[in-house]
Amino acid sequence: MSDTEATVQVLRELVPEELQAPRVAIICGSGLSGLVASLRHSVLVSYDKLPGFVQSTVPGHKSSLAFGFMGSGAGVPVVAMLGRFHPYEGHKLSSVVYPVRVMANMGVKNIIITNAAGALNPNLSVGTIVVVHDHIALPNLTGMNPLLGPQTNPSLPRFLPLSDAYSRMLRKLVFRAARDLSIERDALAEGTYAWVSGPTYETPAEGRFLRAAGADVVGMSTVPEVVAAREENMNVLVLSLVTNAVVIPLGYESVRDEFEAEIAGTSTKAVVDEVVSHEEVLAIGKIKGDLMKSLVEKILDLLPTDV
Ligand SMILES: O=P(O)(O)O[C@@H]1C[C@H](O)[C@@H](CO)O1
Ligand SMILES: Nc1nc2[nH]cnc2c(=O)[nH]1
Repeated sequence: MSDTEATVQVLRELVPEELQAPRVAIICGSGLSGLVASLRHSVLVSYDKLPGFVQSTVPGHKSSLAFGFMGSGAGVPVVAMLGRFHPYEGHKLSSVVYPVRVMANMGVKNIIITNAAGALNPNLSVGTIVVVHDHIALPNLTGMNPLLGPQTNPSLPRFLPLSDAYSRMLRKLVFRAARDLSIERDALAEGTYAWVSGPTYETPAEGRFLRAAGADVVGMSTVPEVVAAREENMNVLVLSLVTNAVVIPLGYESVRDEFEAEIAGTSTKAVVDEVVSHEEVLAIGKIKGDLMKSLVEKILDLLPTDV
């Protein structure tokens, strides 16, 4: 029996039969566990009961799986991760993606991955939900790829294409859901997510570098889960909530102008002194969580029955 099968067997003992076949997995990003507040008939399973699961150590992340029905009518059976694992916590990449493999083993075919992210694109304002259509993953390209090493399942592809990683069908559904909910157009955007390891936030120069490379938002999670989910042949949707702007203007670093202006008694240009914090990230999650929740519920309502 594989490791994931052993974990699924434990879940089958802890979760009632009607909840054992979730159609959709949801990963709740920083401060976004409220996404699944409307789960019905819900059952929580703490990660410490599940072999292979580690603990989430980040504020705003709990350490439980939630099973239940979500959406209108009878609802859709879902399993949600209330808290994810990040490599910067010291978790191995194989541990980071282990829950995705367990959920795939349970038969889940669709995954909605959410995260909190910083905006690199100056047109994105705080609170915007970005429907991710591509990613740039420097760690993946330079030796921190969750698929490095022996194949976990030889029936899965060794060389995984990622040009189609983000399901067009699910992305389109987001915009249909937004229209049905009369969500204003500017509340949603599309973009490319840059994955960095963290836990440091970006320097201005790093922000400029990632923006110049074509990224719209940046975060410290998600991509390993996307890669594993694609290897497991799931349909992937990623929603990034913009919680802060990454400071990237060029030129504010110079203190010479500032010094010389002080000596001359003239004014200087404004110094950019915004500093991002995780508390701010969580606060925006709280403010915009309801919008994200309504959107996810509507997406579930609209999900075709054959996927
Ligand atoms: O788990 P996500 O990607 O939502 O969390 C983001 C990235 C860091 O873990 C944290 C930084 O504030 O928020
Ligand atoms: N890397 C990174 N992750 C984030 N998560 C939320 N905001 C940010 C940010 O500005 N940078």
